[in-house]
Amino acid sequence: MIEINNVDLVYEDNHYQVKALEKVSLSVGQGDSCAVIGPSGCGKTTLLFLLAGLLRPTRGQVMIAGKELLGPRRNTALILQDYGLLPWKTVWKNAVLGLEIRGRLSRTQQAKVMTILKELGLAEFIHHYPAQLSGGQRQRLAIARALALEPDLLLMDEPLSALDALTREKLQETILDIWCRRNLTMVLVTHNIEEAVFLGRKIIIFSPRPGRVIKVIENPEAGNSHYRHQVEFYQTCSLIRSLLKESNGDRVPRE
Ligand SMILES: Nc1ncnc2c1ncn2[C@@H]1O[C@H](COP(=O)(O)OP(=O)(O)OP(=O)(O)O)[C@@H](O)[C@H]1O
Repeated sequence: MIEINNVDLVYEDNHYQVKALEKVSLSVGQGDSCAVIGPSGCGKTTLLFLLAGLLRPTRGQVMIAGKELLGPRRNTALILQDYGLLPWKTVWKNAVLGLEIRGRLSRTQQAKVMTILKELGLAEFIHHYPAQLSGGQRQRLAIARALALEPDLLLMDEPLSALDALTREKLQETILDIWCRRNLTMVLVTHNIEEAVFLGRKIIIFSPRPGRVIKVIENPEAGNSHYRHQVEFYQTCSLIRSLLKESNGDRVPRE
């Protein structure tokens, strides 16, 4: 589904040049999930923007579904850190916004959106405004709006970072459930090691800027809702913690 080949991304104008990504290559299969983790400023959001077609690589190539990506594609949904909800629109209007923009809000589509809102526990709030929702509900609304577009690729930038620990765990389970049932390909950027291990079948670890892939961890148990309580879960978290510390130049005690 996703192939990134030897990509560099340099931000530049007349006054500055910032190399955000260097020689990044990775692949994510159709229907798979991938978590990207790395220190602040290492280029994780930049990578999502490349996958969304909002940025073009300075060097190298991004392929999605077998084609080189030259701009945004219809079947990719992107959820940003601040959720991107419009405060003056109700929950319903926010949920159908993408469909309205595309002129695709038929009765069938409306019924589908209602089903998604029900699944995400938002059906009784459709006349509320974002300010009247909790952080977790706002996040679920952002997910509902993305799913309304029936994407085959879901990109999420730190989707749960603003939430308390328990709400965060619940929503991780919701995301897992959505991913399992919809055959979506999912790429999630996070700072949180446990979240990466719970949600990413593949975990990509980035170096400090310019972001390079320092390790790809295959994590086949992700997707199992009991994984959090298994020994392998803690072992994988501990491995990632060591790799992040090492790449940051910290000394890691050998076990
Ligand atoms: N539009 C831009 N112009 C210039 N530099 C930019 C631009 N956007 C990002 N950068 C720089 O590129 C680097 C990577 O930024 P990016 O936002 O991708 O990192 P990140 O890993 O997502 O960070 P964080 O984890 O803090 O959200 C940073 O040094 C940032 O300052």
